Amino acid sequence: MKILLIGYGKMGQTIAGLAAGRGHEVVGIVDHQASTQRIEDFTPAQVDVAIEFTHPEAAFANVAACLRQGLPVVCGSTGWLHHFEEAAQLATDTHGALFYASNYSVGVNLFFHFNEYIAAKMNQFAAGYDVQVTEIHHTQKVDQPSGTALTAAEGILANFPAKTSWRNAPAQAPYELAVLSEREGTVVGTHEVRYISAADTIELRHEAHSRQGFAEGALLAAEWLPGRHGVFGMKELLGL
Ligand SMILES: NC(=O)C1=CN([C@@H]2O[C@H](COP(=O)(O)OP(=O)(O)OC[C@H]3O[C@@H](n4cnc5c(N)ncnc54)[C@H](O)[C@@H]3O)[C@@H](O)[C@H]2O)C=CC1
Ligand SMILES: O=C(O)C1=N[C@H](C(=O)O)C[C@H](O)C1
Repeated sequence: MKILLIGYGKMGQTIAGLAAGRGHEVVGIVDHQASTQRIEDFTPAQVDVAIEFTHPEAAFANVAACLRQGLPVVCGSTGWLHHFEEAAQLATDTHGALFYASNYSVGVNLFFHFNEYIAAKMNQFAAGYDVQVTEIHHTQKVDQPSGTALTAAEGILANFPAKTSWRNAPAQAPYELAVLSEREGTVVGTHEVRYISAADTIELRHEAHSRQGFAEGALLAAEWLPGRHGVFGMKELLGL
């Protein structure tokens, strides 16, 4: 596949490092610090798929530019979902293809699946438990809470009706789900869902050991997307 990389930071470079080994060619790099190339310089004849990992402030414009150029786009940037409906509408209007995941790791997507299952079971059986989400990331991360923590929170809110909203701080009422953020050194990404009662604690935890799992998942999505039209995520890709 011919890949256009948008964003050549920690994730862009990890993806580039894995792409050649899977038989892909990086035909362009768009990064305002690392390159002078622009998305508008590329056509569907030159690019099979664009992969976007940049910044919360940049992601929507990059996704929109890809869709207007007719380039299928796999987006991993977090912190821009207030624009997601607009992006989805543009994908429909341009008959384009947009793939978004707050986390491309297959392990994290299993964690999301188990999180929804546990929340539904806790709702069915377990009175007396409170629940909270914690995410820990490196100190360079600009958005808070992480996209992954937000997806986990949505999975709880949809299946555990005692919680009706989330707060990026300790809960101030029983119906609030605390989503706590910690920033420490070079931590790649750790997410925990913890149910606590007077009797015991139940934890679901994912700890990324490197960025390889994110990059492999983004490449899986990039291999899957070309030829499809619409808006997709890891549930469609993995059949979860
Ligand atoms: N969905 C997932 O699985 C994952 C998502 N992420 C998200 O991906 C994003 C990027 O993460 P990292 O690579 O760690 O960040 P980074 O800061 O290491 O790299 C970002 C790169 O984007 C470039 N950039 C910034 N604005 C740009 C623009 N307007 N156009 C083109 N390039 C631009 C920067 O120059 C930088 O090289 C973040 O939002 C992060 O939360 C990170 C890891 C996994
Ligand atoms: O910024 C990061 O590094 C990460 N961001 C994603 C998120 O916000 O959930 C995914 C991963 O945890 C790493």
